[in-house]
Amino acid sequence: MAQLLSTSEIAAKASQLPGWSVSDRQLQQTRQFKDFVEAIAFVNQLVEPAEAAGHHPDIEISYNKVILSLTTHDAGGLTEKDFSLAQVLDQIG
Ligand SMILES: C[C@H](O)[C@H](O)[C@H]1CNC2=NC(N)=NC(=O)C2=N1
Repeated sequence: MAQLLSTSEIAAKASQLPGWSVSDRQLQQTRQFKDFVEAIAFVNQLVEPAEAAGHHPDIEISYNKVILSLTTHDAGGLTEKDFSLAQVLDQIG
């Protein structure tokens, strides 16, 4: 199982991911799109990298707004898997 990161490790890694915030043991990013169709098109683009990583974001969709949350459910907090996938997802859209 992936190792939980320390508070200092989280802060250091988060500083390298300006588009994400850390709250309540998860990484979070909000994206805004033109409309619902574009929001869903973006969500569909997440499938392949998430499946390839074997790691999946929690996704909240509200019309044209998509909130991505990353945490390692198996470990109960943030691990390297979350930061790695966040970097990959930043390449999308
Ligand atoms: C068996 C376990 O559910 C799988 O290894 C994966 C699936 N995707 C996952 N995604 C996230 N975010 N956390 C997990 O712990 C996780 N586990």
